[in-house]
Formats: sequence, C-alpha cells, structure tokens
Amino acid sequence: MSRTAPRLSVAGLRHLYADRAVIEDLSFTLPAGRAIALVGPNGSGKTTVLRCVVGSAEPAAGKILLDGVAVDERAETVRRDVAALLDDLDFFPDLTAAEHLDLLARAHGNPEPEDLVDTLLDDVGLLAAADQLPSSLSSGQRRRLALATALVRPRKLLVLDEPEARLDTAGVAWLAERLQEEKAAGTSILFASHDPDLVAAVADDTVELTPRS
Ligand SMILES: Nc1ncnc2c1ncn2[C@@H]1O[C@H](COP(=O)(O)OP(=O)(O)OP(=O)(O)O)[C@@H](O)[C@H]1O
Repeated sequence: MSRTAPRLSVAGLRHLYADRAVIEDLSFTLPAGRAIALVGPNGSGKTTVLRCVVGSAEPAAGKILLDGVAVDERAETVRRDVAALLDDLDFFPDLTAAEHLDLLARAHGNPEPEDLVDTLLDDVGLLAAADQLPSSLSSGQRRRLALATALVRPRKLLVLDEPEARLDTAGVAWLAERLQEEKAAGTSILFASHDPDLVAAVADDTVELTPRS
C-alpha cells in the first residue's frame, strides 16, 4: 500500500445552510493525477462540496486535507496549489482576453508568460479573439476564457464546477482531452458535471450526491 498521502482527502464532511444539512458525512480521497467527478441532480450539493474544498464555504464538521494538511491551516498554500473555476468570472471590462491571462500568469509568479498565453489562447480557440474585450466575446467564448484562467497558473489540484457549461460539442471534446492531459501531468481534478460523456472520459471515480430534504 502506498504511504503517500492523497492529494486531497475529505472525511466526514457536513455542511449546513442555516440549520439545514445539505452535505452529511461525505468522505472521499483523490490521489495525485486522478480525477473524481461529483454527480447528482440539481441541488444535491455538488457546488457546496467544491466551495468547502476551496475554502469559500465553512464546513460544519469534517476534515479537508490537501497533501495531508488541513486546508484552513494553510490558506496561502491552498491558493498557490489550487486552481478553481466555480462561478462565472467577473472579468475586467478594459482588459483583453490575452491581457487577462497575462495578468494572472504574472500574479502567480511567471515573469514571461507570453508564449504560455499564446498557447493557451490557441488551445481554447481564442487566438483570433485575443485582443477582444470580454464584453465583445460570446458567452461560450467567455467560458473558454474562464477555463483558460484556471490553466494559466500553477496547480496541483484543479477544481471545476460544470466545466462543460456553455461549451459547444468541439469545446467539450477539447475539454475532455485537456483534462486527461492535466491528469497525465500529475494534476488532480475534482469536478462537478452533468455531462455523462465528460465524466466517463475524465473521471477515475464518481461521488454521487443526492438532494436532502
Ligand atoms: N447560499 C445558500 N443559502 C442557502 N441554501 C443554499 C445556498 N447555496 C445553496 N443552497 C442550497 O443547498 C443545496 C445544494 O446546492 P448546490 O448549489 O451545492 O447544489 P448543486 O448540486 O451544485 O446543484 P446544481 O446541479 O443545480 O448546480 C440546494 O438545496 C440549494 O438550494
């Protein structure tokens, strides 16, 4: 048996909104280079689990460990190691698509991100839109830019909420391939999805959530 701690470990997670439990005693582990999909109907708690993992929601009980250390004890490291896309991004209205990625890469310590930004824009199909402002992008293009913002920075764990949302068929196919590459490079992925094909293509395990009354 491997003695290496899993990249992510969630144990006995409980989350309440007001006094209503939406997550109760949820446990799973995610090794390096693997992917877990959270699946289940609308309102079953997928986003809530992701928000607990990235620290934007406070669990009522349970432990969330990243590389063996409680996430709340090392918020800075969590920010460094975890790339997340949970909500629609608020873009800066005056920065182009390329400038958004450039800014983020530099903020995460890459002093010369030009080649990476070009490659990513090409990857997400936005090379021709590199100099457009967010307001002039279609909703699907904005979603592609949002995904690129998670991929332009260093990461050990990628946390994505319905990454397939608003992507066309070619976009979802690209996404599946890209997430497989991420795994091959050692990145762990925790994602919520309503797309069975994406789940089948990417996830090594699924965690099924059910709405609680
Ligand atoms: N801020 C909040 N305040 C109160 N209740 C909330 C809040 N956010 C979510 N909930 C409730 O918690 C439950 C789980 O919501 P959550 O968004 O985690 O589900 P989900 O599985 O991600 O749903 P979807 O598939 O629609 O994205 C739902 O019943 C929802 O109404």
